[in-house]
Amino acid sequence: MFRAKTIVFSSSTMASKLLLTRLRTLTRPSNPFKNPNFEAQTLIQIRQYSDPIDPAAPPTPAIANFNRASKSSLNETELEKFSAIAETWWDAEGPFKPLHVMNPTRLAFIRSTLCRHFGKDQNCARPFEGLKFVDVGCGGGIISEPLARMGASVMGIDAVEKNIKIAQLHADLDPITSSIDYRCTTAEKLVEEQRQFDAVIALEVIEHVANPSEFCKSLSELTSSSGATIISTINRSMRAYATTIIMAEYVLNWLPRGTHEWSSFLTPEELVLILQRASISVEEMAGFVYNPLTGRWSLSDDISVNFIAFGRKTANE
Ligand SMILES: C[S@@+](CC[C@H](N)C(=O)[O-])C[C@H]1O[C@@H](n2cnc3c(N)ncnc32)[C@H](O)[C@@H]1O
Ligand SMILES: [Mg+2]
Repeated sequence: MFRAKTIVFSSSTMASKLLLTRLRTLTRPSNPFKNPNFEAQTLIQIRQYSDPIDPAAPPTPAIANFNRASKSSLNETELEKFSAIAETWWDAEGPFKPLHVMNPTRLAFIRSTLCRHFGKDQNCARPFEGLKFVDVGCGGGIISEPLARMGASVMGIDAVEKNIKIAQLHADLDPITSSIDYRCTTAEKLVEEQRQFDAVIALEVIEHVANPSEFCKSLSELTSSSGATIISTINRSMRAYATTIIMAEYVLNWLPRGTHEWSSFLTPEELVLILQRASISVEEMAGFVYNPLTGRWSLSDDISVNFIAFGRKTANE
């Protein structure tokens, strides 16, 4: 059985914690775990930082960098990129191929963490029956649909109207997925409507929003008091620059050039801190690693490029 590796942030100052984490990220081997039967157990359990964050304290430089002026999550330049390729969402060989290929791995993490959080049987066909999920930045619905098949009552939202139309058309092909409630809106608008969900899921979205800190606050407000939040994104590391931009956009042409801005990526420690300030405590984190020989993705403790975090709402929200 796969054994989880644990990163413990225990040193007294925030700076040394970040440095320690960065050193570990840089020196981590690409994928030390080869177990194909990996069951998406906890890979990295991030213990709570020993010193609680004072909400009145000035933000650390890393966080300040992401408190961009806008309260809206909308970044028009980013949205135009997605609008231009909206018709290709369900083309498994098109620009969203990496997300399609990653899907089983992403779902393994979601299924495992949420089943444990909600005390559901992982082996059951519809473990999420009775739970309300929102898929924020759902695109064409490639995560919303499997979540609905696993029994969740799903709302899928996206800021791009064309994405929502494609998602709805595709979902209508199957009576189970046709129950998904797709809307062209934003997380902050749902907050204004005082909506709450058992699970709030935003995969590969935070690197495209105008203000990640405000976005996380909205995700937190959408999460019910006993709920969970799941976010996946790309680490702002040199490896991510080499693989997700140089290789994926310029060498392999997997993604249209300009899809990602390296400076918009967040490191795992930044994401943890932003979420902590938004009253979400990150408890599990895993990396996704790509094996070019098999063309498959798997879960790993290597969070140096693609990673996913599971957090629970903390009591003070
Ligand atoms: C890389 S795609 C990810 C799609 C989907 N979550 C997945 O992983 O399969 C990012 C999506 O986020 C949407 N998006 C970007 N900014 C958004 C915002 N502020 N609010 C809602 N959706 C947004 C884009 O339109 C796009 O569909
Ligand atoms: Mg992206």
